[in-house]
Amino acid sequence: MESVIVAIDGPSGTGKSSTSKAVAAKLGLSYLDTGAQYRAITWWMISNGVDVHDADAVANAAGKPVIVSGTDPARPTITVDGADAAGPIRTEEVTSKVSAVSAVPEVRALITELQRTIAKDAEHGIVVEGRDIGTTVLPDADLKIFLTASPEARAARRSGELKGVDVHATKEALIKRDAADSSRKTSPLAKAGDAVEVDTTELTLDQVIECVVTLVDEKRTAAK
Ligand SMILES: Nc1ncnc2c1ncn2[C@@H]1O[C@H](COP(=O)(O)OP(=O)(O)OP(=O)(O)O)[C@@H](O)[C@H]1O
Ligand SMILES: Nc1ccn([C@H]2C[C@H](O)[C@@H](COP(=O)(O)O)O2)c(=O)n1
Repeated sequence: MESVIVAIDGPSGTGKSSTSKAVAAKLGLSYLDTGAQYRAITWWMISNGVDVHDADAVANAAGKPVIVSGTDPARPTITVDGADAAGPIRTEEVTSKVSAVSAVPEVRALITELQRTIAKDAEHGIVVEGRDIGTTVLPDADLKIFLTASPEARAARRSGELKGVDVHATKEALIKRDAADSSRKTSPLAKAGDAVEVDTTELTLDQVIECVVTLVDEKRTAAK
């Protein structure tokens, strides 16, 4: 198997981005953070005065922003209409509104198309992380991983990132966002039937990375 496509899905804070970036870097693959794309379109909606809870308004505006993702795992980038969006997409306001925008079918159709094009163009293969990669975006991926972790572990990890943030409030926010992402009608957060589930609660990040690299190696060996 020359080129390899790896799909990594799972709830918020399970380690998808950290794992995907490291695995891609180790194996010389491209890397795509699809959550960043949904955050980018949400940021554009907010910046342009679109009511994110008005699904028709969001659907009508969905085709306007030009979102470009850079796929080097050492330096992933995201721009909206040519402007660097890496900082603005991580604000609390965007985080609290992204589930509403990403539930709109017209938004998902456009972003899914963009993701498939990026994956197709990745010369050596790609690690794509998100919520519906194994189920909807790349159902023929060579390897599908579904990361999980307890809400307590995920909240502790996030609170460690954002100094001074209350762990209980962080846990409640994670649970609320996962519930919204899992219950939407169009391609909800879900484990693909053929995905390998990895519970990261008791694992270090290095152990998770090693586990995924081993699974990719096994796939490549089996394909020879
Ligand atoms: N196995 C692990 N053990 C300890 N900390 C971890 C582990 N995996 C990830 N982390 C840390 O947890 C935090 C969240 O990880 P990351 O951003 O990779 O999760 P995510 O699943 O991509 O989250 P989101 O979906 O919200 O973007 C980061 O600070 C990361 O360093
Ligand atoms: N494939 C995806 C990726 C992300 N989303 C939505 C749902 C998430 O809450 C949000 C932000 O993702 P994160 O940056 O936390 O990974 O984007 C989705 O619907 N589908």
